[in-house]
Amino acid sequence: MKDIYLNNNDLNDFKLKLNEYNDRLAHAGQEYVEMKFKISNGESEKSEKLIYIEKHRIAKKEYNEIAKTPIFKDNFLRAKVNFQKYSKNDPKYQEALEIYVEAKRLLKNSKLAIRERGVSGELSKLSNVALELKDLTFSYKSNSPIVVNKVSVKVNQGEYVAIIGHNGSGKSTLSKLIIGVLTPISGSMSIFGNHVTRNNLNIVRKFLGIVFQNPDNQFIGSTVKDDIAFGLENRRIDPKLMQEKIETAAKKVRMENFLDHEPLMLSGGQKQRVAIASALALSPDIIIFDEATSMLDPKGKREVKEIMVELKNTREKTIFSITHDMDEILNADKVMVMNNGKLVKFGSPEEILEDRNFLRSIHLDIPFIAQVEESLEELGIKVSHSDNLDELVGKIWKK
Ligand SMILES: Nc1ncnc2c1ncn2[C@@H]1O[C@H](COP(=O)(O)OP(=O)(O)OP(=O)(O)O)[C@@H](O)[C@H]1O
Repeated sequence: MKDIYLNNNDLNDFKLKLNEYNDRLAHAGQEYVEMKFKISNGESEKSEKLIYIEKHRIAKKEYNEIAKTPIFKDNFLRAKVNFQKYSKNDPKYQEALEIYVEAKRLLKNSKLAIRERGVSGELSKLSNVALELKDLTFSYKSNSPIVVNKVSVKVNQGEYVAIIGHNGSGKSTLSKLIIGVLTPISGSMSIFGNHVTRNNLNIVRKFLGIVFQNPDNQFIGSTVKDDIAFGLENRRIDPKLMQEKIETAAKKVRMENFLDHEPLMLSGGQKQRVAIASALALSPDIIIFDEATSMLDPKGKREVKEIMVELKNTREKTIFSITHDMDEILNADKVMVMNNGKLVKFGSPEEILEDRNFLRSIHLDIPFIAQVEESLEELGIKVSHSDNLDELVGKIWKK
């Protein structure tokens, strides 16, 4: 019976449509303002104004038609009538109740989406697959080489994925495609089951956060607090909720005592932790670390890696870490190996490290621990794969 009622898919479609038509309306408004400006400067004829007024009128009418759709109200009324048919003892009562509660939730959320004009609404997760790429392909210019070549991969919610590959193999380009800074020339991408298009990018993007390589290029605020607040303000988060969100995010990276400090006075590791807090404050489900530790000193690297492992252990976030630090792959659930724009291997660290000669053939180092394991094996001492040095030493002691 549930099939005949609306569900999260319909709500997502509605939000995306609202968002698309709101963008068109905003665009028409912008064009109208630009035209008025040109007319006042004598660059356009007054009569042209009418064309833009008409365009704006049509865009507004189309937006209102979408926003006024009665489908969620009708769905709710149907579910209500159906629910009222059953008494508590009826075997169909429970299912009808669930449908009624769900229809009420969908109606409430559809109203909220209209109020926010589809822009600040969140999409529902339609699947446990955090990211699915199908044949994603990209080149920087139409006649320049393909730098991301038919990449297909499926990553589940809560996984920690290390992306490795030699310089120029396409790792950063891939991350820019995922966050929507670049547009693929072919292939497709879904985030939690939501197919990403040019039109819905700004709403799907809310699932994503990114931390870049250079800690100095990521600051906008004059204090740590202002900096974390910046993204929240951009999302028009209720100011009453802001302080709590800032403190929670700062605590997660152990920077809660630095909220009034000037970001530029912090160490590299601390700056990166603030950048992580700024990303976390927006509650993204997926975080991309784009070589986030590569510019830090050993202490800073250690601090940031600790936070990344802590985040992994909560399993609340899906994490992608683009890295040159081969030791980091031992912390990952899965490893993507890029070579010349292609995803040449995808698997657990153990699977990836099985074929060491292959890794060497594409100019990748073997993690230090794996090198020690390899040398021990040559001496006839076989130890199973270890995630860190302490674990390895423990195993050697037992031999
Ligand atoms: N803005 C750009 N315009 C043109 N080509 C680019 C641009 N950025 C990167 N490339 C090219 O795209 C290819 C992939 O680069 P990308 O930065 O994605 O690789 P990467 O694996 O992240 O490298 P690195 O480890 O050095 O950061 C390279 O050949 C690079 O020269």
